Amino acid sequence: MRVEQAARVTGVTPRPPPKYEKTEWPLSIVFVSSEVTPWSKTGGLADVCGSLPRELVKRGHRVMVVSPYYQRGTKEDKYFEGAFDTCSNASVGCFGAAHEVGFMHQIHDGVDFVFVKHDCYERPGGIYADAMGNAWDDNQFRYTLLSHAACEAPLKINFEGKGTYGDEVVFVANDWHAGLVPLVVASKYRQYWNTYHNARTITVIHNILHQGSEPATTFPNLGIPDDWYWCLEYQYPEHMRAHELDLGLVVNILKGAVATSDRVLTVSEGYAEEICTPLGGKGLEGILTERKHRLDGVVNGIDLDEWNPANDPHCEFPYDVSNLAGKLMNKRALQRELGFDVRDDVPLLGFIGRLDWQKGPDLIRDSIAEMMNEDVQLVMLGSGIGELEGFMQWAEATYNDKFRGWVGFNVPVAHRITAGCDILLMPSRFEPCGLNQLYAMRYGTLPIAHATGGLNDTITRHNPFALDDPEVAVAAAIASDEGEDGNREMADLGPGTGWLFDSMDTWSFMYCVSNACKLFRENPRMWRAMQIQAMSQDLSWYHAALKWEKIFEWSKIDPPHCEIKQEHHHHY
Ligand SMILES: Nc1ncnc2c1ncn2[C@@H]1O[C@H](COP(=O)(O)OP(=O)(O)O[C@H]2O[C@H](CO)[C@@H](O)[C@H](O)[C@H]2O)[C@@H](O)[C@H]1O
Repeated sequence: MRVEQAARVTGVTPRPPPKYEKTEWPLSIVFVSSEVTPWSKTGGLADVCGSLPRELVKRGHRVMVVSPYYQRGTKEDKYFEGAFDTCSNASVGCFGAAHEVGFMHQIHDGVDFVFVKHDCYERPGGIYADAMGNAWDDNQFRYTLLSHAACEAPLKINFEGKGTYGDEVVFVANDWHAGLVPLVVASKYRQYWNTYHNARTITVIHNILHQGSEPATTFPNLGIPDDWYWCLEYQYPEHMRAHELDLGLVVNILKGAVATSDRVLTVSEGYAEEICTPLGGKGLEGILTERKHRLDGVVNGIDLDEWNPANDPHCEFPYDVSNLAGKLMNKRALQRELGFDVRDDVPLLGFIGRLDWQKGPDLIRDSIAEMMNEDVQLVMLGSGIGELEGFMQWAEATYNDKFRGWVGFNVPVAHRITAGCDILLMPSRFEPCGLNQLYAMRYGTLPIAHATGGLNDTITRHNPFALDDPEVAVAAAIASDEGEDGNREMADLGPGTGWLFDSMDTWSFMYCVSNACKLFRENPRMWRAMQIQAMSQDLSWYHAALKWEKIFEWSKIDPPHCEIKQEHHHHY
């Protein structure tokens, strides 16, 4: 459809999309993650671990995803019903005992989803916290167990007809929950068990705020040989310590992962730079800078089947870039659902995300009076910090004709907001990649975002001068999407795909909001051109998967980062 659209606007037929080719170097890859869509999800990590592995399988790799077998008394439990017991199990040595775990298995689009079964994952409540939002006090145990179990999976599980994955795999350890994987591989398997010498480990940072830090006295729990303690040791700066005698010493699992894995990857190029700075590194900037020559950033793709305006089971009216009539119908349906006036001429703004410091909903709160002065409608979906949930309820009561606050986590509503809104707000303080702005652009919903990390990398600023000849601009925008990797310079000639504000203050934010609303009201032609540019981008996993593949290949070419005995090894 993109190709036809481009042909209609430009009068030339662009090159067809690249032909799918398989890799010449198929690898065995093991993703380890605390959450995976659709079985368990609190955020973008789950989406990435649910969709990227499928793309890698299409490229010809053998891919396993290891995650817990959660039973939480929720609707998601039923997804696990399709998993069968592999009858393999493993004994994990940590927390002063040997713990038996089982492995359940389910194949989806050729990906082996493996679920680690243990009592600690089966309890009512959230994935990381109880129903009140208090983190489970045994999370260190739960994810230590996951990481150790994941190291056993490729050796132990004999997949019917295909055998085990064996010991030459590439491990992809996502966030702190899987952060012990590189440590266990380096400190135990390679050192004492003479295996995984040809395996490689890659630490992927989706969220650097959570590092898995616990008091240093918990080190013996982790099942890591004593002489590797220094990899995990981290000392909080003085101002972050509790009292005079507090040395601020902790074991920091994410730090250990960065120190010992063969490569480090994060989810946009911009963010890879940011985490090497004091502002972005959240205390890990030192070790990340030391490893900068092995640190890369690759922007996430999205699951084009799950987020497809032309076929979205959660939305009533399908549409695509060649005909946006359905989008307007979805907007009206959303206005009706929310109890707003059904008006085409009012810009409908949306926010979807966790209500926490990272996502910046407090900037919306601080700007609310000013925003409500405009002729707009705003819907916010999210849960998190109680104070911000309270704000949403307050704003709904105060600005009842213009504001709706939907407290909760609700995937169908997220789809309807993405499809029905004109504008998506993403005032994130930091954003490693961000998926919602990608979903929004695919749905012709233009993002207003803080110019940070992946938001800065994926949103093209509105260019008012494209107005001189929007059709040429759109043609340029569409052409920019052809070829290997798009062409940012060409894209910059287009009308843009959204608005970016450079500093986290009401003035900068509202400047974009007002401009966007003005454009929406006064220049539908330009708006449409922006929608075309946004919707014409190739946001699939295809290009991202090629880049991940390169990282895997480089890791295989280099010798392991931690191979030799630690006494001889460089200390961090
Ligand atoms: N209340 C709600 N109801 C329904 N759905 C909701 C919801 N709140 C959030 N979601 C969904 O959760 C996901 C959030 O993904 P993001 O990538 O935007 O942020 P997150 O911080 O979780 O991910 C981290 O990891 C990802 C993946 O690498 C990075 O893109 C990102 O920058 C990083 O912070 C989206 O699919 C969104 O629709």
